[in-house]
Amino acid sequence: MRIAVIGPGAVGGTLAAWLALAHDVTLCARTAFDRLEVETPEQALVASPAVLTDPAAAAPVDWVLVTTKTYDAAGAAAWLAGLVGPDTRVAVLQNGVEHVERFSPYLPADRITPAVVDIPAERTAPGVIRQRRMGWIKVPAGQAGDAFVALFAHTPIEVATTDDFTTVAWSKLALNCAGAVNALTLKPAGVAHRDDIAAIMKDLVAECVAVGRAEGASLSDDLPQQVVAGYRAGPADGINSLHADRLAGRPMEIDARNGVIIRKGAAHGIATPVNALVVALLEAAGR
Ligand SMILES: NC(=O)C1=CN([C@@H]2O[C@H](COP(=O)(O)OP(=O)(O)OC[C@H]3O[C@@H](n4cnc5c(N)ncnc54)[C@H](OP(=O)(O)O)[C@@H]3O)[C@@H](O)[C@H]2O)C=CC1
Ligand SMILES: CC(C)(CO)C(=O)C(=O)O
Repeated sequence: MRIAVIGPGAVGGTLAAWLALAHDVTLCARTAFDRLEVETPEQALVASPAVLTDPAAAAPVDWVLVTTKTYDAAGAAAWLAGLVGPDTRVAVLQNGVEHVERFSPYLPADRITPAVVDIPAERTAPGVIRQRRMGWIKVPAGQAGDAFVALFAHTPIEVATTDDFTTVAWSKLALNCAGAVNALTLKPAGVAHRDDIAAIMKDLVAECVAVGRAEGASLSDDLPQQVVAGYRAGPADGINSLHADRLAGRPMEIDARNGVIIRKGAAHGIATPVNALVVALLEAAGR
């Protein structure tokens, strides 16, 4: 298969290195680099796929994987005119719950495959990435979902379809909304071992659960406890991607990961004061 990855950063670079073992991969990058070096939990992957930096040089492929940050959607979309032919499918692999809405201005919604990714990865330089855990990706059940899963058949990454994408996406958002605390405190995952920080994380997640349920997700009552337990069980030095953005002085996905809980909460008449507090603090800190 011919696959183009728009945004070969931590997630995109990791997936591109795995996909390049079996497919013809092109990287659509903002910052040029020569080769991908990904330290995975199983092996070191080195690949030298074609790297384009000019959307005018893009040609149609079978699959486009969009792995930019949510706030770079407009820049990512500039690649689509060249990459998308009549049979091209486009997967959006980003955090949050608004994958399809975000790219609907640029593509018919039925061409978009939203994907929830749980693959912790950190980029130390352009093309140089550490994949912390093999992780998983989930896409909605259906023809496009099956075709997406097949792309990864040769990899150890758990890629599967789900009949309840809404629940999968909101469950992942529950994990991500708590990660705002790491970006605020500039402390890696281990800060969740503090009971006062764990309590804030649980409050963030509890609001996410209330709004997610109103949006149709099936979320268990103990999700806040599960999220904190997950942070505590993982590597204490893990840096989530929101935290990585703040450390690097980049914009942050605050709106896609916490702001969305406030916005959708307001639409359902659900109060989300803890997420509002965190969004205000991070927005102020990030400027
Ligand atoms: N990192 C993680 O562990 C995880 C991240 N996610 C989610 O995955 C998504 C991607 O995150 P992550 O991989 O961390 O992000 P990164 O910041 O590591 O990578 C994003 C990449 O997009 C590139 N980019 C930005 N604009 C353009 C453009 N116009 N054209 C081409 N490339 C562009 C950036 O280029 P440049 O090199 O110039 O910055 C960068 O390489 C996010 O939604 C995140 O929340 C989900 C699960 C885990
Ligand atoms: C929670 C985590 C680390 C795992 O996939 C993530 O989604 C991120 O860093 O954005």
